[in-house]
Amino acid sequence: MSLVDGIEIRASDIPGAGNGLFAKRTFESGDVVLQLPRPLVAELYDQYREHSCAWCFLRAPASEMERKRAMAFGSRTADITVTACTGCKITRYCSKVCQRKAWKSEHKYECKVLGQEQLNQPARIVLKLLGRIRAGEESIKTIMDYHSKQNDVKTEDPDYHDKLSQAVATAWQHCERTEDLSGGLAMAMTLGFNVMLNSLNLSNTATPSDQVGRGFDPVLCAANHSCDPNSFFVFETPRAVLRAARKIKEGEEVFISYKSDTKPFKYRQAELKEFYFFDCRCPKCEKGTAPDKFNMPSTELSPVWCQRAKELLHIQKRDGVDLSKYWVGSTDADIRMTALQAEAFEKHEHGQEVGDIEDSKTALRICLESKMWPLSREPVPSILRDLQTAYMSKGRIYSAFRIALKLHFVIYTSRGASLPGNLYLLSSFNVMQLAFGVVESSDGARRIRDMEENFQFRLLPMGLLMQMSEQVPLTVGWNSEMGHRVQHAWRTLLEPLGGVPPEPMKRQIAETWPKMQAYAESIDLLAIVNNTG
Ligand SMILES: C[S@@+](CC[C@H](N)C(=O)[O-])C[C@H]1O[C@@H](n2cnc3c(N)ncnc32)[C@H](O)[C@@H]1O
Repeated sequence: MSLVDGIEIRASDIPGAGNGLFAKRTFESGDVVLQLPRPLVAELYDQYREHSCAWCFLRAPASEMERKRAMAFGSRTADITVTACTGCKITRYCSKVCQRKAWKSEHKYECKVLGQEQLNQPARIVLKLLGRIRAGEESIKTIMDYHSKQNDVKTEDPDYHDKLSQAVATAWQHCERTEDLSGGLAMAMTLGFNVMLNSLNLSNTATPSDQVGRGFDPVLCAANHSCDPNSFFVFETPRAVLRAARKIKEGEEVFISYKSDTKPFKYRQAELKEFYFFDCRCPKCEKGTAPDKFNMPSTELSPVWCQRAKELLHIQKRDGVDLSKYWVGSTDADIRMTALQAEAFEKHEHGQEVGDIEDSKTALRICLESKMWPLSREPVPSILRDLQTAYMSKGRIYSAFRIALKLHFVIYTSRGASLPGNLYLLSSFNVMQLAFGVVESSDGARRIRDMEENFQFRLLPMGLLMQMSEQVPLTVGWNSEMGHRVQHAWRTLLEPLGGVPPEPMKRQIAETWPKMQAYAESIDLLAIVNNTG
């Protein structure tokens, strides 16, 4: 079902940003602002083509272990298998229904070519679009109305410009040409660049790090970016939905976040420039560095850390590190904080790149031992997410669980309404899973006994589940992967109790919740990374 009545496209409130999306009525937090059955263009990334349906994007388990995991979650993907089209033998579908829809809409324009040539994702997108234009699909031409960033890309990232131009040229070379393609190769270039530079990453809400594809829709992608967005985008294979993250008044512009919205000002600016080729002028960025608060003014940095910062600055200058992304201010004290901020981010990012958590631990130590970083200030939350994943994969479930508690009950809770509801839901689910992991771990009984001195650990999964059942309708809806997972957990946990949480249990949960929050506050993150707690 399409739901686009509540919004309109007109000139943005952001100077120089072109058009934007505006609310035609008031939306309350959690309301669906816009819903599309599928974005106008949706294309899998190459590495997902083997196991995913090219139409609905559901991903089949790639191994027996993944299938068992999906079953344990109650995921609808557990029973899915994908079968290759008999024509190209490449593109896969999960059902005849998906295959038929795809054929009619797009696959007939590419099937023959894909059977003979390996085309990359941008080339496949353009080939499909040219076919759809030839078939007279008017809506495709609206892509041409987008402000083209082709020249900006050429100046700022010539390599990317060349790669993209090459992909478009390949698609052009392989497409069947008729007079409907009167704009020639230049028109194909505009199509390709406009889609690639204005599209959104598509990832299922239950597995946000799995970015399965890229989607573009002229209505959805009219939404401009804000570093303090009032809506969030969810992709529910293959529905594309915008939900209000807080109340949006009639006439107000609807913003989403394209990239990080919690990183410091200069960092956000640099990222948006690098990936989307624009200088962000959202209301938060117009305030400059003002919202990037440290725990204390930069002049309060302790003498030990002042010395460390001076040494770092020396090394950074020697190595030609570009500090502009981490800029705090121009006083001596601010420059020292810039050096520390640069080291924390660069160490963490290097750790991500090479898969070494020691770098992330060093980054966390800089932030926490200097006492300057609030836990909610980046890079702390990103570091904690990575450490949690790393500990999970090393089987250090209890450490991962405690980091998850800190993220959920302290960091995310402190963000209040500025945290998109789908992320909070995901975090609730994550804590619940890890709590089960602790129960099953070899030293689980001892750990639980210790925790139960502070709060009733056994009530944690049920309390989270009750919260999630309220959050699902306001974030991803029940007919979604996450919705299915929560329903499954609800059935599993509550069937033995008669299907609903008993009243005395609800009271106990209400009593233990503040104690659990206090426990999460008391978790010593440095002790976890230093293996002393
Ligand atoms: C996906 S499009 C959004 C719709 C676009 N404004 C239009 O007129 O079609 C993304 C482009 O909008 C502009 N834009 C979006 N958010 C912006 C922001 N916060 N500050 C400045 N420009 C922005 C940039 O030109 C960016 O490349």
